Order: sequence, then C-alpha cells, then structure tokens
Amino acid sequence: MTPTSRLRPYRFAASVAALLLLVAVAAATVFWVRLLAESNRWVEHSHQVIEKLEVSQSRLAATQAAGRGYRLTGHPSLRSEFDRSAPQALEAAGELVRITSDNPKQNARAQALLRQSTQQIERMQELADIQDRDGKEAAIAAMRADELVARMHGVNAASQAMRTDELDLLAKRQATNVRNANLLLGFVLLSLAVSLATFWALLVSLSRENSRNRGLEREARGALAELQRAQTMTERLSAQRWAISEYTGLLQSAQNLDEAMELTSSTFERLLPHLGGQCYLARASRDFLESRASFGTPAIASSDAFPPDDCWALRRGQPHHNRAGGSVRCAHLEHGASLGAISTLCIPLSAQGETLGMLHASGPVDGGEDDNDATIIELMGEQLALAIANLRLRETLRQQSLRDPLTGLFNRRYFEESLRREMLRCERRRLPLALLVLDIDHFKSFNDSQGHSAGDAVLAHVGRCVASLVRAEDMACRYGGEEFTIVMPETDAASAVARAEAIRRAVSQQTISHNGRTLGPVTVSIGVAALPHDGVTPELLFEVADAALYQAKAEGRNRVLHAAAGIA
Ligand SMILES: Nc1nc2c(ncn2[C@@H]2O[C@H](COP(=O)(O)OP(=O)(O)OP(=O)(O)O)[C@@H](O)[C@H]2O)c(=O)[nH]1
Repeated sequence: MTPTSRLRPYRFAASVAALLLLVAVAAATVFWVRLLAESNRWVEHSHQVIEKLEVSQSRLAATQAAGRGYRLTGHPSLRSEFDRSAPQALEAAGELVRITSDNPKQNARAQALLRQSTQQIERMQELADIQDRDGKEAAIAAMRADELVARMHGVNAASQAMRTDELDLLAKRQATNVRNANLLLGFVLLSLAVSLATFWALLVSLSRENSRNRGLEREARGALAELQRAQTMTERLSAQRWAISEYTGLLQSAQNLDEAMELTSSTFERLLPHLGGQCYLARASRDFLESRASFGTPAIASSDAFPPDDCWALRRGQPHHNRAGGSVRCAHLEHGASLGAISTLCIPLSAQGETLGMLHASGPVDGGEDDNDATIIELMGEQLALAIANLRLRETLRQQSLRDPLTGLFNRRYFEESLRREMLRCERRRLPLALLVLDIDHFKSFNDSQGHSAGDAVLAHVGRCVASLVRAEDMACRYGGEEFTIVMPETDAASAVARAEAIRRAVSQQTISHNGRTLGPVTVSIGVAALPHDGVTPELLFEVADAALYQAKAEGRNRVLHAAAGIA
C-alpha cells in the first residue's frame, strides 16, 4: 500500500470533519448572533427604561414647576403649561409601567411611581382648581405643609432606586453582551482556525498526492514508452531471428557458392539496410582471401583480395569489432580513411578448424543498435561458414563420385551421363560432337612384366597426358581398366582425329619413371566416331568408336582410326 493510499481514508475523514465543523460554526454563529442580538435588545431595553424614567421624572418635575409657578404667580400661561405637561408626565410614567412588564420588581416600582406621580399631579390639579375658583390664598391655605415636596422626594427616591437597579441591570446585560460577543468571536476564530488548518492540511495532502500522482504518471508514461520500445525491439528481434532462420534454411538448400553469396547478400541488405558488407572466401592455397560478394553501402572500403594476416579477426580466429576507431584497424581496410564515426566488424568464417573466409561489415556508429547488428552478423557468419563447408564437402564428394582416383579423370558413370547430355545438346543445336575411345597397347603384358604398380603408374601418366591435351569443355574419362574415352562437344571428325593423333604422339614420345626405373615405351590406339554420321544414340556412337579402336589394334596398334572414314 502506498503512503498516498494509506492517507486517503484519513483525508476523507478530515474532509468530512472540516465540513461538519463549518456547518457547526455556521449554526453556532447564527445561534450566537441571535443571542447577541437578544442581549443587545435587553441592553437597549435598559437604556429605554432609563430614558423613560428620566423623561417621566423631567416631565413630572416640569409639571410640578408649572403648578408651583402658577400658585406663586397666578400667571395663566403657567396654568396652561401645567395642563399641557401633566398628561405628558402621566403618559411617560404609564409608558414606564408598560415597558417594565418583563421585570416584576421594576414594574412594581414603575407602578408605584405612576401612582405617586398621579397623586402628585392630582393634588396639584386640585390646588390649581382651588386657586382658579377661590384665589391664590385659598390654594396656599389648602396646601398642607411640604406635602408636595415630600411626595416629590418620594417619587425621586423611587425613581432613583429604579434607575440604580436598571443601571445594574444594564451593566450586567452589557457584560453578558460583551461575553457573548467575545465567545462568539473566540468560537468563530477558533473554528475558522481549525477549519483553515484542516483545509490547509487537506490542500497540502492533495497537493502532495497531486505531485506524487504526476510523478507516478510520468513514471507510468516512461514505463509505457520503455515497454513500447522493448516491444518494438522484441518484434524486430523476432523478425530478424525469423529472417535468420529462413536464411539458414535456404542456405542449406543452396546448390553452390554463388547461390550462398546471393542469399547472404539479400538477407544482409534486408536485415541491415544501414550497413554495407563484403564476403571473402579463402583460396584453395589458403594464402589469400578474395571478395566473392558485396552488399549495401560500406562506410569504408575494404580490399578485394588480401592475405589472412591483414585481418585481425582471421589472425585471432574471433570477431574483430572496431567501434569509432576504438580498436586496432585491419590492414585490408582503406588506409587513411577516418574510423572516428564508423563501426567495422570482421567475422572469421571457419569450420572444423579450417578458415574458409571472412564476413566484413561497416556502417555509421549507431548507439545501442551496434551490438544487435553485430549479433546478427555473427549469426549469419556462423551459418554461412557451415554452408560453405557443406558446399565444399558436397563438391568434394561430387568430384569423388565423378572422378577416377588413379588418373584424376572423370569416371565411367560421368562419361555416360555427359555423353548423353552433350549429344542431346549438340543435336538440338545442330552442332558436331566427336567421341574418342583410347586403349593402351599390350597393357596386359606390360602389367605382367613390370608389375601392377608400374601398370598403375602408366595409367596415371596416360591420364595426365590426355587431360593436358584436351580442351576445358572436353570430358576425358577413364572408361575402365586401361581404356579411356574423350567426349568432344562441338568438334567434327577431322578435328577429333587431329586431336587423337596429338594425344597418341604425345604418349608415345614421353618416357615414364616409376620407382627410379624408366618404363616404356607406351603407345595407345584410338578409335574415333562423330555425330551425326557414326551414330545417333550414345550406345551406337560408342560401339562405332570402340569398333574403330579394335580395328586400329588389329591394324597394328599405336594408331588412330576413324571408323566411318577408315582413315588414320
Ligand atoms: N595395373 C593395372 N592393370 C589393370 C587395371 N585395370 C585393368 N588392368 C589390366 O589391364 C590388362 C588388360 O589387357 P587386355 O585388355 O587383355 O589387352 P592388352 O594387354 O592391353 O592388349 P591390347 O589391348 O590388345 O593391346 C589386364 O591384364 C588387366 O588386369 C588397373 O587398374 N591397373
């Protein structure tokens, strides 16, 4: 479990808690604001009570002053003033009673105040009425000593007590108000702080998770790209391996080196189009390698032929890879050309400890692909070396199956195949063809007198002599025993007789040495037959030539006889 996923449930809980806290803060704020408004209202109420008390007092005092003034001066305006302010004073006292209905103690005082004020005003009214009716002196006489003053003091005292209580009440309400306000403020600040802290923690956590997610996303993108690269590489490698296996299969079916070279060239260009290469084969003498095929565009020229020591791969018997000039340069590479930005690879082609050739490749230095390219070239080299060894072995076996080991000439089987094939070809193209049948004279008595090994030496000598005197396209064969045949395509009878005569003469003129002894003299008789007159089938042509040979023997040997012409 990642740290992020471990934090997730806590973060959810914290989010819910922060949300609940906000709701609680909102509800508490509403509650406290209402409470504050309520306590404010009570403060206001106390102010109102005090104000009404003062208004009531002042109006009562004004009424009393007007009544007293009227009594003393009898001035009618004061009487009017008294009549106007008296109801106002009572109205203010009544109002006080009404607004203190919530507070029984203050209400009782207000009622007492109203009662006393009413009594005071009624008495003053009464005195004023006496004055109006009976005169000033009558009013003064009717007034009991200090009656009004005493009542007024009572009213003032009650008023003062009520005021003091209301002020106390006001102070308490204000204190409650301030406490509520402070509590509200504290609660709001604390809640806000907690909420902010929670949100801050959430934000930090989210931001960290966000950046972690971005990092993970980057990593995932990188991993995906890497995966795609690896997949592409795997697909490419698999395609290359498939191509190599196809190349291997085709190589095994190659009939000759040319086909093997062509396959190598096309596979190399398909798999490594950015490289160039060359395939060298060792000469039979093993002292030189010659270029047999080149492919692609090489980054550096390599000699067409060079001794094996010019290549480090051949010297050491292992691949020689030179990246950007980092290793020793092979001498077969172009002198003076810079190896700074190119890569060269030489793969020795060898099988059963024998050097068969070398596969060379070059191209621009290419980062990570170099090793893969080298692996492909090495795989191709391995397969090509096996194929070359197989083809050489096959060729050797084929030669062995076609050649007579004693004379080095073709054997009877090959003679029969080639005579049939060449007759068909020449007949189709209306070309002449001649057949010579050659037999060593008195070979039996020579064999008997000189020994079998001397007879073999004579056979080998005549074989060499015949091989050296016929054209490359002629097929000289040992038919069996001491009898030889020579198929001469595109040769007429006269030319064949001339060639047979040259052979006869050469054999008779040469001396043969065997085990320090000179053997000799050796002569041959030769029968000649030619297309189209002497026979139209191989069997017939051979019979005619053989008959001519016997006739030559019969006529004294050491001669050439053309059966049809009967000339020597
Ligand atoms: N040394 C040796 N002798 C062979 C070989 N093959 C056949 N011969 C001998 O060649 C002789 C052939 O003799 P023949 O065909 O009788 O006649 P010839 O002696 O050549 O006489 P003409 O042909 O009439 O001149 C036999 O003695 C065979 O044993 C071989 O491979 N080596």
